[in-house]
Amino acid sequence: MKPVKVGLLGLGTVGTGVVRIVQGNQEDLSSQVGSPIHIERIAVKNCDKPRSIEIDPAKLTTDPWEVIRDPEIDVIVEVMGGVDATRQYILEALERGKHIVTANKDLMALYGNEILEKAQEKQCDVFYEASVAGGIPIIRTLIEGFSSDRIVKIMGIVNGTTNYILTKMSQEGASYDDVLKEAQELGYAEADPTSDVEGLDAARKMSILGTLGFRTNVELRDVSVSGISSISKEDILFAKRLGYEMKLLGIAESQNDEFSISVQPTMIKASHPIASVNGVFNAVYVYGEAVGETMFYGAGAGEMPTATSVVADLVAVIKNLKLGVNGLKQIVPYKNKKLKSDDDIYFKNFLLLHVDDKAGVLAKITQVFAECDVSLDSVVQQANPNNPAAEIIIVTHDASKSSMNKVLRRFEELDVIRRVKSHYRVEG
Ligand SMILES: NC(=O)C1=CN([C@@H]2O[C@H](COP(=O)(O)OP(=O)(O)OC[C@H]3O[C@@H](n4cnc5c(N)ncnc54)[C@H](OP(=O)(O)O)[C@@H]3O)[C@@H](O)[C@H]2O)C=CC1
Ligand SMILES: N[C@@H](CC=O)C(=O)O
Ligand code: NA
Repeated sequence: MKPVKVGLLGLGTVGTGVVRIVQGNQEDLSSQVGSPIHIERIAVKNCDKPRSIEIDPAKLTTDPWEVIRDPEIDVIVEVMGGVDATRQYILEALERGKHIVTANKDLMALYGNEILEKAQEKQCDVFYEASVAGGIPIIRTLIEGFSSDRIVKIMGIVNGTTNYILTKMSQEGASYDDVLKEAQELGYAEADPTSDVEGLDAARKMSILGTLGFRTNVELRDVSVSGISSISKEDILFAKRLGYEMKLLGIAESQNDEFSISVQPTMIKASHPIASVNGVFNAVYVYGEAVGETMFYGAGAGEMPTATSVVADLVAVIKNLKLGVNGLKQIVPYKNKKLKSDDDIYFKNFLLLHVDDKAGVLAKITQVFAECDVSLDSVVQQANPNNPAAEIIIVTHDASKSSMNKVLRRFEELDVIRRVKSHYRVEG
Protein backbone atom coordinates (compact mmCIF):
# COMPACT_ATOMS: atom_id res chain seq x y z
CA MET A 1 0.00 0.00 0.00
CA LYS A 2 1.44 3.36 -1.05
CA PRO A 3 1.72 5.64 1.99
CA VAL A 4 -0.09 8.99 2.07
CA LYS A 5 2.52 11.71 2.53
CA VAL A 6 1.82 14.59 4.86
CA GLY A 7 3.65 17.90 5.24
CA LEU A 8 3.31 19.51 8.65
CA LEU A 9 3.63 23.28 9.10
CA GLY A 10 4.32 23.80 12.82
CA LEU A 11 5.41 21.51 15.61
CA GLY A 12 4.23 23.45 18.65
CA THR A 13 1.42 22.53 21.02
CA VAL A 14 -0.96 21.21 18.34
CA GLY A 15 1.68 19.92 15.90
CA THR A 16 3.27 17.83 18.64
CA GLY A 17 -0.11 16.28 19.43
CA VAL A 18 -0.65 15.52 15.73
CA VAL A 19 2.67 13.65 15.53
CA ARG A 20 1.89 11.80 18.78
CA ILE A 21 -1.49 10.62 17.43
CA VAL A 22 -0.26 9.73 13.94
CA GLN A 23 2.68 7.77 15.41
CA GLY A 24 0.78 6.25 18.34
CA ASN A 25 -2.40 5.27 16.46
CA GLN A 26 -0.75 4.36 13.13
CA GLU A 27 -2.16 0.85 12.97
CA ASP A 28 -5.73 1.94 13.61
CA LEU A 29 -5.50 5.01 11.36
CA SER A 30 -3.96 3.14 8.44
CA SER A 31 -6.54 0.38 8.68
CA GLN A 32 -9.28 3.04 8.54
CA VAL A 33 -7.87 4.75 5.45
CA GLY A 34 -6.28 1.79 3.72
CA SER A 35 -2.67 3.05 3.66
CA PRO A 36 0.05 4.13 6.06
CA ILE A 37 0.22 7.83 6.92
CA HIS A 38 3.71 9.30 6.79
CA ILE A 39 4.64 12.72 8.11
CA GLU A 40 7.36 13.47 5.58
CA ARG A 41 8.44 17.05 6.25
CA ILE A 42 7.91 19.49 9.11
CA ALA A 43 8.40 23.27 9.04
CA VAL A 44 9.43 24.87 12.33
CA LYS A 45 10.97 28.18 13.36
CA ASN A 46 13.91 26.61 15.16
CA CYS A 47 15.23 23.18 14.14
CA ASP A 48 17.44 22.94 17.25
CA LYS A 49 14.65 23.42 19.76
CA PRO A 50 14.29 20.43 22.11
CA ARG A 51 11.07 18.50 21.35
CA SER A 52 9.05 16.20 23.61
CA ILE A 53 8.62 13.67 20.78
CA GLU A 54 11.11 11.74 18.71
CA ILE A 55 11.56 13.33 15.28
CA ASP A 56 14.05 12.51 12.54
CA PRO A 57 16.01 15.83 12.27
CA ALA A 58 16.23 15.34 8.49
CA LYS A 59 12.49 15.97 8.28
CA LEU A 60 12.76 19.45 9.80
CA THR A 61 13.11 22.65 7.82
CA THR A 62 12.73 26.31 8.67
CA ASP A 63 11.33 27.03 5.21
CA PRO A 64 7.59 26.30 4.85
CA TRP A 65 7.96 26.69 1.04
CA GLU A 66 10.12 23.54 0.99
CA VAL A 67 7.14 21.63 2.38
CA ILE A 68 4.60 23.32 0.10
CA ARG A 69 6.67 22.74 -3.04
CA ASP A 70 7.59 19.12 -2.28
CA PRO A 71 5.88 17.21 -5.12
CA GLU A 72 5.73 14.04 -3.02
CA ILE A 73 3.43 15.58 -0.42
CA ASP A 74 -0.32 14.95 -0.74
CA VAL A 75 -1.72 16.80 2.29
CA ILE A 76 -0.56 19.91 4.17
CA VAL A 77 -1.43 20.09 7.87
CA GLU A 78 -1.10 23.72 8.94
CA VAL A 79 -0.68 24.18 12.69
CA MET A 80 1.76 27.06 12.86
CA GLY A 81 -0.70 29.97 13.01
CA GLY A 82 -0.33 33.41 11.46
CA VAL A 83 -2.36 34.99 8.70
CA ASP A 84 -0.66 36.73 5.79
CA ALA A 85 2.25 34.38 5.03
CA THR A 86 0.16 31.35 5.97
CA ARG A 87 -2.56 32.38 3.52
CA GLN A 88 0.07 32.43 0.76
CA TYR A 89 1.35 28.96 1.74
CA ILE A 90 -2.14 27.52 1.71
CA LEU A 91 -3.22 29.12 -1.57
CA GLU A 92 -0.03 27.90 -3.23
CA ALA A 93 -0.46 24.40 -1.81
CA LEU A 94 -4.01 24.32 -3.22
CA GLU A 95 -2.73 25.61 -6.56
CA ARG A 96 -0.45 22.56 -6.55
CA GLY A 97 -3.39 20.24 -5.83
CA LYS A 98 -2.55 19.53 -2.19
CA HIS A 99 -5.31 19.09 0.36
CA ILE A 100 -5.31 21.18 3.52
CA VAL A 101 -6.07 20.56 7.17
CA THR A 102 -5.75 23.62 9.38
CA ALA A 103 -6.45 24.66 12.98
CA ASN A 104 -6.09 28.32 12.12
CA LYS A 105 -9.22 30.26 13.16
CA ASP A 106 -7.64 33.64 12.44
CA LEU A 107 -6.96 32.62 8.84
CA MET A 108 -10.31 30.90 8.28
CA ALA A 109 -12.27 33.81 9.79
CA LEU A 110 -10.51 36.32 7.54
CA TYR A 111 -9.82 34.37 4.35
CA GLY A 112 -11.94 31.21 4.66
CA ASN A 113 -14.10 32.13 1.69
CA GLU A 114 -11.16 32.76 -0.61
CA ILE A 115 -9.47 29.55 0.50
CA LEU A 116 -12.62 27.43 0.08
CA GLU A 117 -13.26 28.88 -3.37
CA LYS A 118 -9.72 28.07 -4.43
CA ALA A 119 -10.14 24.57 -2.99
CA GLN A 120 -13.31 24.06 -5.00
CA GLU A 121 -11.61 25.28 -8.18
CA LYS A 122 -8.75 22.83 -7.60
CA GLN A 123 -11.01 20.02 -6.32
CA CYS A 124 -9.11 19.89 -3.06
CA ASP A 125 -10.30 19.43 0.50
CA VAL A 126 -9.85 22.12 3.15
CA PHE A 127 -10.88 20.89 6.58
CA TYR A 128 -10.63 23.08 9.69
CA GLU A 129 -12.42 21.30 12.54
CA ALA A 130 -9.83 22.35 15.14
CA SER A 131 -10.26 26.04 14.36
CA VAL A 132 -13.46 26.30 16.44
CA ALA A 133 -13.86 24.68 19.85
CA GLY A 134 -10.66 22.58 19.42
CA GLY A 135 -11.73 19.06 20.37
CA ILE A 136 -15.49 19.38 19.76
CA PRO A 137 -16.58 18.11 16.32
CA ILE A 138 -18.84 21.11 15.75
CA ILE A 139 -17.85 22.04 12.20
CA ARG A 140 -18.49 18.51 10.93
CA THR A 141 -21.77 18.53 12.86
CA LEU A 142 -22.95 21.77 11.23
CA ILE A 143 -21.90 20.61 7.75
CA GLU A 144 -23.09 17.01 7.92
CA GLY A 145 -25.29 16.44 10.96
CA PHE A 146 -27.49 19.46 10.30
CA SER A 147 -27.37 19.46 6.50
CA SER A 148 -31.11 18.72 6.48
CA ASP A 149 -32.14 21.39 8.96
CA ARG A 150 -32.44 25.18 9.07
CA ILE A 151 -30.34 26.59 11.89
CA VAL A 152 -32.11 29.28 13.87
CA LYS A 153 -29.67 29.97 16.70
CA ILE A 154 -26.09 29.17 17.65
CA MET A 155 -24.83 30.10 21.11
CA GLY A 156 -21.25 29.33 21.94
CA ILE A 157 -18.77 29.47 24.76
CA VAL A 158 -15.89 29.27 22.31
CA ASN A 159 -13.06 30.86 24.27
CA GLY A 160 -11.60 28.81 27.10
CA THR A 161 -9.53 31.59 28.64
CA THR A 162 -12.46 33.91 29.27
CA ASN A 163 -14.65 31.06 30.50
CA TYR A 164 -11.91 30.11 32.95
CA ILE A 165 -11.70 33.70 34.20
CA LEU A 166 -15.47 34.12 34.57
CA THR A 167 -15.82 30.73 36.28
CA LYS A 168 -13.16 31.63 38.86
CA MET A 169 -14.75 35.04 39.43
CA SER A 170 -18.14 33.42 39.89
CA GLN A 171 -17.13 30.42 42.01
CA GLU A 172 -14.33 31.89 44.09
CA GLY A 173 -15.13 35.61 44.04
CA ALA A 174 -11.69 36.19 42.50
CA SER A 175 -10.89 39.47 40.78
CA TYR A 176 -10.52 39.75 37.01
CA ASP A 177 -6.84 40.82 37.10
CA ASP A 178 -5.77 37.98 39.42
CA VAL A 179 -7.47 35.26 37.36
CA LEU A 180 -6.19 36.60 34.05
CA LYS A 181 -2.64 36.37 35.42
CA GLU A 182 -3.32 32.79 36.50
CA ALA A 183 -4.78 31.87 33.08
CA GLN A 184 -1.64 33.23 31.41
CA GLU A 185 0.60 31.27 33.76
CA LEU A 186 -1.38 28.09 33.04
CA GLY A 187 -0.94 28.68 29.30
CA TYR A 188 -4.65 28.96 28.43
CA ALA A 189 -4.48 32.52 27.17
CA GLU A 190 -2.94 33.52 23.84
CA ALA A 191 0.55 35.09 24.06
CA ASP A 192 -1.20 38.44 23.85
CA PRO A 193 -4.43 37.80 25.77
CA THR A 194 -6.15 40.88 24.30
CA SER A 195 -7.85 38.86 21.58
CA ASP A 196 -9.17 36.44 24.23
CA VAL A 197 -10.45 38.97 26.77
CA GLU A 198 -11.74 41.52 24.28
CA GLY A 199 -13.79 38.84 22.52
CA LEU A 200 -11.97 38.85 19.18
CA ASP A 201 -10.93 35.20 19.36
CA ALA A 202 -14.55 34.23 20.06
CA ALA A 203 -15.77 36.55 17.27
CA ARG A 204 -13.50 34.81 14.75
CA LYS A 205 -14.85 31.43 15.79
CA MET A 206 -18.45 32.65 15.72
CA SER A 207 -18.05 34.03 12.20
CA ILE A 208 -16.92 30.56 11.09
CA LEU A 209 -19.88 28.89 12.83
CA GLY A 210 -22.31 31.51 11.47
CA THR A 211 -21.08 30.94 7.92
CA LEU A 212 -21.61 27.19 8.25
CA GLY A 213 -24.91 27.42 10.10
CA PHE A 214 -26.55 30.06 7.93
CA ARG A 215 -24.84 29.14 4.58
CA THR A 216 -23.94 32.77 4.01
CA ASN A 217 -20.65 34.62 4.18
CA VAL A 218 -20.54 35.81 7.79
CA GLU A 219 -17.51 38.05 8.07
CA LEU A 220 -15.62 39.12 11.14
CA ARG A 221 -16.81 42.72 10.65
CA ASP A 222 -20.43 41.50 10.90
CA VAL A 223 -19.86 40.39 14.51
CA SER A 224 -20.61 43.01 17.12
CA VAL A 225 -18.02 42.37 19.84
CA SER A 226 -17.45 43.30 23.44
CA GLY A 227 -15.17 41.53 25.87
CA ILE A 228 -14.97 40.77 29.56
CA SER A 229 -12.33 43.21 30.76
CA SER A 230 -14.76 45.58 32.47
CA ILE A 231 -16.80 42.94 34.33
CA SER A 232 -16.59 43.44 38.08
CA LYS A 233 -17.06 40.98 40.95
CA GLU A 234 -20.17 42.98 41.81
CA ASP A 235 -21.69 42.35 38.36
CA ILE A 236 -21.19 38.62 38.80
CA LEU A 237 -22.80 38.75 42.24
CA PHE A 238 -25.83 40.60 40.85
CA ALA A 239 -26.11 38.00 38.08
CA LYS A 240 -26.09 35.18 40.62
CA ARG A 241 -28.58 36.89 42.87
CA LEU A 242 -31.01 37.19 39.96
CA GLY A 243 -30.52 33.51 38.98
CA TYR A 244 -28.04 34.00 36.12
CA GLU A 245 -24.44 33.10 35.32
CA MET A 246 -22.19 35.55 33.50
CA LYS A 247 -20.67 34.02 30.34
CA LEU A 248 -18.91 35.41 27.30
CA LEU A 249 -21.43 34.14 24.75
CA GLY A 250 -21.27 34.19 21.00
CA ILE A 251 -24.85 34.45 19.77
CA ALA A 252 -25.84 34.04 16.12
CA GLU A 253 -29.51 34.13 15.18
CA SER A 254 -31.29 33.81 11.86
CA GLN A 255 -34.89 34.47 10.85
CA ASN A 256 -36.15 34.53 7.27
CA ASP A 257 -32.53 34.40 6.11
CA GLU A 258 -31.62 37.60 7.98
CA PHE A 259 -29.07 37.13 10.70
CA SER A 260 -27.45 38.89 13.64
CA ILE A 261 -24.23 37.86 15.29
CA SER A 262 -22.48 39.10 18.39
CA VAL A 263 -20.06 38.24 21.17
CA GLN A 264 -20.64 39.83 24.56
CA PRO A 265 -20.74 39.11 28.26
CA THR A 266 -24.22 37.74 28.79
CA MET A 267 -26.25 36.86 31.86
CA ILE A 268 -27.65 33.44 31.04
CA LYS A 269 -30.33 31.74 33.19
CA ALA A 270 -28.55 29.37 35.57
CA SER A 271 -30.88 26.56 34.48
CA HIS A 272 -29.75 26.75 30.82
CA PRO A 273 -27.32 23.89 30.02
CA ILE A 274 -24.69 26.32 28.71
CA ALA A 275 -24.64 28.15 32.06
CA SER A 276 -23.02 25.13 33.71
CA VAL A 277 -20.09 24.98 31.27
CA ASN A 278 -17.20 25.92 33.49
CA GLY A 279 -13.44 26.37 33.47
CA VAL A 280 -11.60 26.12 30.15
CA PHE A 281 -14.34 23.99 28.62
CA ASN A 282 -16.21 25.10 25.51
CA ALA A 283 -19.77 24.36 24.44
CA VAL A 284 -21.86 25.14 21.41
CA TYR A 285 -25.64 25.17 21.64
CA VAL A 286 -27.42 24.82 18.31
CA TYR A 287 -31.14 25.29 17.80
CA GLY A 288 -32.47 23.91 14.52
CA GLU A 289 -35.97 24.48 13.20
CA ALA A 290 -36.57 20.72 12.95
CA VAL A 291 -34.18 19.22 15.50
CA GLY A 292 -34.86 21.72 18.30
CA GLU A 293 -32.24 22.08 21.02
CA THR A 294 -28.82 20.38 20.85
CA MET A 295 -25.57 21.05 22.67
CA PHE A 296 -21.94 20.00 22.14
CA TYR A 297 -19.43 20.13 24.97
CA GLY A 298 -15.73 19.46 25.40
CA ALA A 299 -12.21 20.78 25.46
CA GLY A 300 -11.79 23.84 23.27
CA ALA A 301 -8.01 23.85 23.29
CA GLY A 302 -4.93 21.93 24.41
CA GLU A 303 -2.49 19.60 22.68
CA MET A 304 -4.36 16.32 22.46
CA PRO A 305 -7.99 17.50 22.14
CA THR A 306 -7.06 19.89 19.34
CA ALA A 307 -4.83 17.31 17.63
CA THR A 308 -7.70 14.80 17.74
CA SER A 309 -9.73 17.09 15.47
CA VAL A 310 -6.75 17.77 13.19
CA VAL A 311 -6.04 14.07 12.67
CA ALA A 312 -9.74 13.27 12.21
CA ASP A 313 -9.72 15.85 9.39
CA LEU A 314 -6.62 14.17 7.96
CA VAL A 315 -8.42 10.82 8.00
CA ALA A 316 -11.38 12.43 6.19
CA VAL A 317 -9.09 13.86 3.49
CA ILE A 318 -7.42 10.49 2.94
CA LYS A 319 -10.75 8.63 2.79
CA ASN A 320 -11.85 11.13 0.13
CA LEU A 321 -8.56 10.58 -1.70
CA LYS A 322 -9.28 6.84 -1.84
CA LEU A 323 -12.77 7.49 -3.15
CA GLY A 324 -11.62 10.23 -5.53
CA VAL A 325 -14.15 12.69 -4.09
CA ASN A 326 -11.97 15.45 -2.65
CA GLY A 327 -13.32 18.97 -2.82
CA LEU A 328 -16.95 17.94 -2.84
CA LYS A 329 -17.90 18.51 0.77
CA GLN A 330 -16.97 22.16 1.30
CA ILE A 331 -19.65 24.61 2.28
CA VAL A 332 -18.94 27.59 0.11
CA PRO A 333 -21.67 29.98 1.28
CA TYR A 334 -24.32 30.39 -1.40
CA LYS A 335 -26.99 32.61 0.19
CA ASN A 336 -27.01 36.39 -0.21
CA LYS A 337 -25.93 38.06 2.98
CA LYS A 338 -28.69 39.89 4.88
CA LEU A 339 -27.75 41.35 8.25
CA LYS A 340 -30.55 42.30 10.62
CA SER A 341 -30.86 45.98 11.46
CA ASP A 342 -30.77 47.06 15.12
CA ASP A 343 -34.55 47.55 14.92
CA ASP A 344 -34.95 43.79 14.44
CA ILE A 345 -32.48 42.48 17.03
CA TYR A 346 -34.32 41.78 20.26
CA PHE A 347 -33.03 40.72 23.66
CA LYS A 348 -33.49 41.31 27.38
CA ASN A 349 -31.18 43.73 29.18
CA PHE A 350 -29.72 44.07 32.66
CA LEU A 351 -28.83 47.57 33.84
CA LEU A 352 -27.19 48.74 37.04
CA LEU A 353 -27.65 52.48 37.50
CA HIS A 354 -26.11 54.74 40.11
CA VAL A 355 -28.65 57.50 40.71
CA ASP A 356 -29.42 60.42 43.04
CA ASP A 357 -31.22 59.12 46.11
CA LYS A 358 -34.22 61.46 46.04
CA ALA A 359 -37.94 61.52 45.30
CA GLY A 360 -39.10 61.22 41.68
CA VAL A 361 -35.94 59.58 40.30
CA LEU A 362 -37.56 56.25 39.56
CA ALA A 363 -40.46 57.96 37.80
CA LYS A 364 -38.06 59.85 35.50
CA ILE A 365 -36.20 56.67 34.65
CA THR A 366 -39.28 54.57 33.94
CA GLN A 367 -40.64 57.41 31.79
CA VAL A 368 -37.56 57.15 29.52
CA PHE A 369 -38.15 53.42 29.10
CA ALA A 370 -41.81 54.01 28.28
CA GLU A 371 -40.99 56.73 25.73
CA CYS A 372 -38.44 54.46 24.05
CA ASP A 373 -40.94 51.59 23.94
CA VAL A 374 -38.97 49.31 26.28
CA SER A 375 -41.02 47.29 28.71
CA LEU A 376 -39.58 46.36 32.11
CA ASP A 377 -39.52 42.96 33.77
CA SER A 378 -38.20 44.04 37.17
CA VAL A 379 -36.88 47.12 38.96
CA VAL A 380 -35.12 46.92 42.33
CA GLN A 381 -33.59 49.74 44.31
CA GLN A 382 -31.01 48.98 46.94
CA ALA A 383 -28.83 50.88 49.31
CA ASN A 384 -25.11 50.14 49.28
CA PRO A 385 -23.14 51.25 52.36
CA ASN A 386 -20.07 51.74 50.10
CA ASN A 387 -21.95 53.91 47.61
CA PRO A 388 -23.48 57.30 48.42
CA ALA A 389 -25.65 57.01 45.28
CA ALA A 390 -28.71 54.77 45.19
CA GLU A 391 -28.36 51.63 43.05
CA ILE A 392 -31.16 50.66 40.72
CA ILE A 393 -31.16 47.26 39.07
CA ILE A 394 -33.38 46.90 36.03
CA VAL A 395 -34.15 43.88 33.88
CA THR A 396 -36.10 44.61 30.69
CA HIS A 397 -38.34 42.38 28.63
CA ASP A 398 -37.15 41.71 25.07
CA ALA A 399 -36.34 45.09 23.57
CA SER A 400 -34.89 46.05 20.21
CA LYS A 401 -31.24 46.99 20.21
CA SER A 402 -32.10 50.37 18.67
CA SER A 403 -34.66 51.13 21.42
CA MET A 404 -32.13 50.23 24.10
CA ASN A 405 -29.54 52.46 22.45
CA LYS A 406 -32.11 55.26 22.54
CA VAL A 407 -32.64 54.63 26.28
CA LEU A 408 -28.90 54.80 26.92
CA ARG A 409 -28.56 58.06 24.97
CA ARG A 410 -31.46 59.57 26.94
CA PHE A 411 -29.82 58.46 30.21
CA GLU A 412 -26.70 60.45 29.29
CA GLU A 413 -28.83 63.59 29.39
CA LEU A 414 -30.81 62.70 32.52
CA ASP A 415 -29.36 64.68 35.44
CA VAL A 416 -30.54 62.24 38.15
CA ILE A 417 -28.45 59.38 36.66
CA ARG A 418 -24.89 59.63 37.85
CA ARG A 419 -23.67 56.61 35.95
CA VAL A 420 -24.81 53.56 33.98
CA LYS A 421 -22.54 51.25 35.92
CA SER A 422 -23.29 48.05 33.97
CA HIS A 423 -25.30 46.97 30.97
CA TYR A 424 -25.50 43.31 29.89
CA ARG A 425 -27.52 41.20 27.51
CA VAL A 426 -29.74 38.66 29.28
CA GLU A 427 -30.64 35.24 27.80
CA GLY A 428 -33.11 32.63 28.90
N1 LIG B 1 -3.01 25.55 21.23
C1 LIG B 1 -4.30 25.25 21.14
O1 LIG B 1 -4.89 24.69 22.06
C2 LIG B 1 -5.07 25.57 19.91
C3 LIG B 1 -4.46 26.13 18.81
N2 LIG B 1 -5.16 26.38 17.68
C4 LIG B 1 -4.50 26.93 16.51
O2 LIG B 1 -3.49 26.03 16.07
C5 LIG B 1 -2.39 26.75 15.52
C6 LIG B 1 -1.12 26.35 16.25
O3 LIG B 1 -1.24 26.67 17.62
P1 LIG B 1 -0.14 26.17 18.68
O4 LIG B 1 0.26 24.79 18.38
O5 LIG B 1 -0.72 26.49 20.00
O6 LIG B 1 1.05 27.19 18.37
P2 LIG B 1 2.55 27.09 18.89
O7 LIG B 1 3.02 28.50 19.03
O8 LIG B 1 2.66 26.18 20.05
O9 LIG B 1 3.33 26.40 17.67
C7 LIG B 1 3.59 27.05 16.47
C8 LIG B 1 4.54 26.18 15.68
O10 LIG B 1 4.76 26.76 14.40
C9 LIG B 1 6.16 26.96 14.19
N3 LIG B 1 6.30 28.21 13.45
C10 LIG B 1 5.81 29.42 13.81
N4 LIG B 1 6.10 30.33 12.87
C11 LIG B 1 6.78 29.69 11.91
C12 LIG B 1 7.37 30.08 10.68
N5 LIG B 1 7.30 31.33 10.24
N6 LIG B 1 8.01 29.15 9.94
C13 LIG B 1 8.08 27.87 10.36
N7 LIG B 1 7.55 27.42 11.52
C14 LIG B 1 6.90 28.33 12.27
C15 LIG B 1 6.80 27.00 15.56
O11 LIG B 1 8.15 26.57 15.46
P3 LIG B 1 9.09 26.30 16.77
O12 LIG B 1 8.54 25.07 17.40
O13 LIG B 1 10.44 26.10 16.20
O14 LIG B 1 8.94 27.53 17.60
C16 LIG B 1 5.92 26.01 16.32
O15 LIG B 1 6.37 24.70 16.11
C17 LIG B 1 -2.77 28.23 15.64
O16 LIG B 1 -3.38 28.64 14.44
C18 LIG B 1 -3.79 28.24 16.78
O17 LIG B 1 -4.66 29.33 16.73
C19 LIG B 1 -6.49 26.03 17.57
C20 LIG B 1 -7.15 25.46 18.63
C21 LIG B 1 -6.51 25.25 19.90
N1 LIG C 1 -6.96 31.14 23.48
C1 LIG C 1 -7.94 30.24 22.96
C2 LIG C 1 -7.27 28.95 22.54
C3 LIG C 1 -8.07 28.18 21.59
O1 LIG C 1 -8.52 28.60 20.53
C4 LIG C 1 -8.95 29.96 24.07
O2 LIG C 1 -8.73 30.42 25.20
O3 LIG C 1 -9.97 29.34 23.80
NA1 NA D 1 -13.95 21.71 16.61
